[in-house]
Amino acid sequence: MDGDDVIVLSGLTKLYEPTPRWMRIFARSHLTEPVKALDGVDLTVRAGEICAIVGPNGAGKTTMFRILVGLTTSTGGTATIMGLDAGRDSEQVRQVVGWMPSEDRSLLMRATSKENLQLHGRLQGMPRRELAERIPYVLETVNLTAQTESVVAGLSAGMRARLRLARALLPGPRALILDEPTGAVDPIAAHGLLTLIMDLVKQERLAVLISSHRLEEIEALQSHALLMDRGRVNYSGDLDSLRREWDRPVVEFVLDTPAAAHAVADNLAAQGLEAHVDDTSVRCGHAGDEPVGAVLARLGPLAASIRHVREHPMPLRDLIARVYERGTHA
Ligand SMILES: Nc1ncnc2c1ncn2[C@@H]1O[C@H](COP(=O)(O)OP(=O)(O)OP(=O)(O)O)[C@@H](O)[C@H]1O
Repeated sequence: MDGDDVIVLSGLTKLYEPTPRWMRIFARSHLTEPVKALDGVDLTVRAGEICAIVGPNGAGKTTMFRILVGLTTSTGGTATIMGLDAGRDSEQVRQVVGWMPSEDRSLLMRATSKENLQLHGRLQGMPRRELAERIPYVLETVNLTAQTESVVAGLSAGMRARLRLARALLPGPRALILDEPTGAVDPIAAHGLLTLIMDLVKQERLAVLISSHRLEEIEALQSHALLMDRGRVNYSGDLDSLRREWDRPVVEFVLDTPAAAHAVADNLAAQGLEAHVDDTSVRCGHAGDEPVGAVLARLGPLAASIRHVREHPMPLRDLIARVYERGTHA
């Protein structure tokens, strides 16, 4: 283990066992088959690093987070934070990790921001004096000083998200675990929240695990990415490497008339290339394997009618879909 390694998962596995028969009448939802929510996940997040966990519903993101914050235990492998075992040393782990759950349900709506932080701090066993010092500090960090005495029910979704972040920062953590932090927040407030998180990572060298269904946010974070599906890791690495390996830029040809665009598209299609016409432009996918010049050469005399050529990187959504497609086939 490197001195800078903060969160380390090694072969992390979680099997939810079927509900025993006798209990099924009492359990509102019960399992009849075992479910492997995590299947041998390896991951290291270092100080000052953000790792985005991406995956469809049921990929295992929340289970991983719940293991790390001691809300459930693993059935195989290990999960450590600052060298502390998330299961065995859960008391100490709570002092070094800040957890931001995905919903507001954990906030007391009729209490003020300050009262919410006081209650949470006391439940975490923080001494009163330390709490009295930390609360103004964390509220200032998330720009909520003016809302210290405001009742939570009257705060906007963005402010509530920042209050949940303040709560996660209360123990002065080395690692932050953020489960869909921008879920119910509008895009402008979400951008503000992510900027705040990125600043914190830089200033305090926090190690951050974050899950989000908004791929444009993950791209903005410039983070390490872990793509998961049904408990397994499909890709682990930075987004630039993901692009280098999987990007197939789309080439756009702009012509003078729709008729000319159709002529170019028909020609490309006849050569087995995907081509879509939109008014006077033609988008040609899967041309990234060969240089644009080679595609132009294929068009022969038709190339003379092209006004502009633009290259568009693949949207992250499509890039990730390619990785999942490969995972499914594998
Ligand atoms: N307490 C539980 N008991 C039984 N099975 C569970 C439990 N919690 C989760 N699972 C199952 O484990 C798998 C992983 O679920 P998990 O909630 O970790 O995924 P997720 O990636 O967070 O999904 P989402 O994006 O929907 O929150 C799913 O098949 C889910 O049904």
